[in-house]
Amino acid sequence: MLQVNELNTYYGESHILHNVSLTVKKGEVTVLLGRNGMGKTTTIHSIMGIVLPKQGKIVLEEKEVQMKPSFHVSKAGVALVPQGRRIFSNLTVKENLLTTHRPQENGWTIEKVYDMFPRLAERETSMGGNLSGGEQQMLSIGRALLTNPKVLLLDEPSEGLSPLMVGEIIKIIKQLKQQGLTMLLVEQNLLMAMDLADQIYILNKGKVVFHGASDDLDNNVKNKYLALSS
Ligand SMILES: Nc1ncnc2c1ncn2[C@@H]1O[C@H](COP(=O)(O)OP(=O)(O)OP(=O)(O)O)[C@@H](O)[C@H]1O
Repeated sequence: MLQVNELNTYYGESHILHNVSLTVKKGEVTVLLGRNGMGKTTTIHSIMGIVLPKQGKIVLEEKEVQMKPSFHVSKAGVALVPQGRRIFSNLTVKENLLTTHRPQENGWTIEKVYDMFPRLAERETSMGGNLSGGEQQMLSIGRALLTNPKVLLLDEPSEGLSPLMVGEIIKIIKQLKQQGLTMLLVEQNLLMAMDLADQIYILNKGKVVFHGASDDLDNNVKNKYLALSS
């Protein structure tokens, strides 16, 4: 579905991503792990066209999408749930949802988003800034779904949420997978990542150092690249 080949991304003179390649298969959840500052967000932003890679190729369903501004990438079928959620705090829940809605036959509608997140329906007229962190995360996911994406990129959706709310987000991602949505998930929460992942990639200093299934993630790899074991 989404093929990333040999990406090299820079911020000014700083070479951040070194030949990063990954494959996101249709209908699967692919997880990108790594410690802080290893290049996960830069990878997602390179795919989304928020930063433009100097070299590399990004192919969505056999069509190249790289070197295009974000709205082209979005139109091609990639949506982002950004780190920190980026809700418009002075717009209502419904207005936030309306900002991205791109109608499509049998696609996502605001009513379908409310069915998936009844809490958003209850808070339809509340300002984005008055929502809890969990509600904002639901709104951010709902807003991305309304673009009717082929691939959904999620950048640390569990960040700053209570364990109960992390459980809710896990359920939502599983539900979306059941509906056939393809996802690339950046996570620091290893248990969540292992629960959801069909495939895992680990980034270390801007390089892919591991690719495999959750079961292949042994303590040696965890200690070396994630400074964790479980
Ligand atoms: N706009 C920027 N300008 C310069 N350097 C940046 C910029 N954004 C990120 N960096 C640097 O690029 C490197 C990779 O950052 P990135 O945010 O991609 O890492 P990450 O793995 O997503 O980390 P985190 O989990 O903290 O979000 C870091 O060294 C960071 O300091």
